[in-house]
Amino acid sequence: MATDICDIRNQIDHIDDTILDLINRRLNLAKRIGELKKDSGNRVVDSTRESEILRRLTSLNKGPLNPNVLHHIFIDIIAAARAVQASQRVAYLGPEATFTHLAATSHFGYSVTYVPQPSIREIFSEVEKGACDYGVVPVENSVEGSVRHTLDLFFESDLCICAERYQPVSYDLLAQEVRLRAIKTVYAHSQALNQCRNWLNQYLPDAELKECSSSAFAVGQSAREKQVAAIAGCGTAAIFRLEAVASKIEDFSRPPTRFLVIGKEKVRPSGRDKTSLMFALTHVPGALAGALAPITDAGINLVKIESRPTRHESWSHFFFVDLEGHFEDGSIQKAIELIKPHALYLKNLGSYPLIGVGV
Ligand SMILES: O=C(O)C(=O)C[C@]1(C(=O)O)C=C[C@@H](O)C=C1
Repeated sequence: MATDICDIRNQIDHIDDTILDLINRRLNLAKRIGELKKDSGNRVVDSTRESEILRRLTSLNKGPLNPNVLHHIFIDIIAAARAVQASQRVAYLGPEATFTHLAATSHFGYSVTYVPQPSIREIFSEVEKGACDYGVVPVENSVEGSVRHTLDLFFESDLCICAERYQPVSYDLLAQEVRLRAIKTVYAHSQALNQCRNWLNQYLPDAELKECSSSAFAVGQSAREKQVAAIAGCGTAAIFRLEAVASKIEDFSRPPTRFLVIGKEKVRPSGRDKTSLMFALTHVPGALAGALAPITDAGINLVKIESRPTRHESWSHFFFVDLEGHFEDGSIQKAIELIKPHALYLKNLGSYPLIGVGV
């Protein structure tokens, strides 16, 4: 038996050596691409190429590697490749361990510098003034509030959407050690606490529950004391060097929150893309039907529509629509030209690779 394990471990060591060698060879190639990009003035991140890589590998994968794990492994390899090309700064809605932070790390990996911001407006402004290369903002069904604010800010800003990301809203119980019995106190943000009450009643009925202002504070407390646990977003254990004592401890599972990566670059077509438009219409009967008709007539899939009051006197509503396709597609360009006469204002917020929920 022991010899068997020994033998298998030798084989694993050999495979690890090969993986390490291949990763370094891959990084050296990426470095060469980085030099070429620098010479031609191109940006380091090519979201389209990244999504092509991830889609190709996902379709090649025959298991047992879980597709989500595949995604994480290659996001980190690509992130390491970006890091050898240039250092990158990413602004997100802080503090650490928010779902926005998780969305940012699952998109950019761990080889970039993350810069927490106190508000969505400040994320936009950091990227606009060039202090950060990208920003990550919540946009739909957020647990962190004020997502409508994100849509409003696109009106004022020239930034565009470079990518989207769906982040599951799920909680882990984190602590220094994995024995549930040892936990006497649990720190958590009020939202997290409220969403995990049943689980806490069942598994930690005697623990003292302490509400605090952020998950980052909660995990800080846990990192200080062995008998203290913290509730934080699923997957944050690694960020804080704590153990996940239990996973998915929320009472009801909720749909993933959608996040946007914002930046200055226009993203080229990947073959399966989404285009986000924002337009304002006068409040007259049939205005919306007229504006949407070119989309339907062109057979374009309208993925989402949402409206917001404009807060401008003569304009009544902004509409945000997500269309399947890329701005460079003839059908999308034609539809936009036909919408324009109906709109008081129209802005293309960007085209970016379409991502399935949960990837
Ligand atoms: O292909 C490129 O443009 C690269 O820079 C390489 C690479 C990669 O690691 O595969 C790294 C960063 C880009 O965002 C896309 C891909």
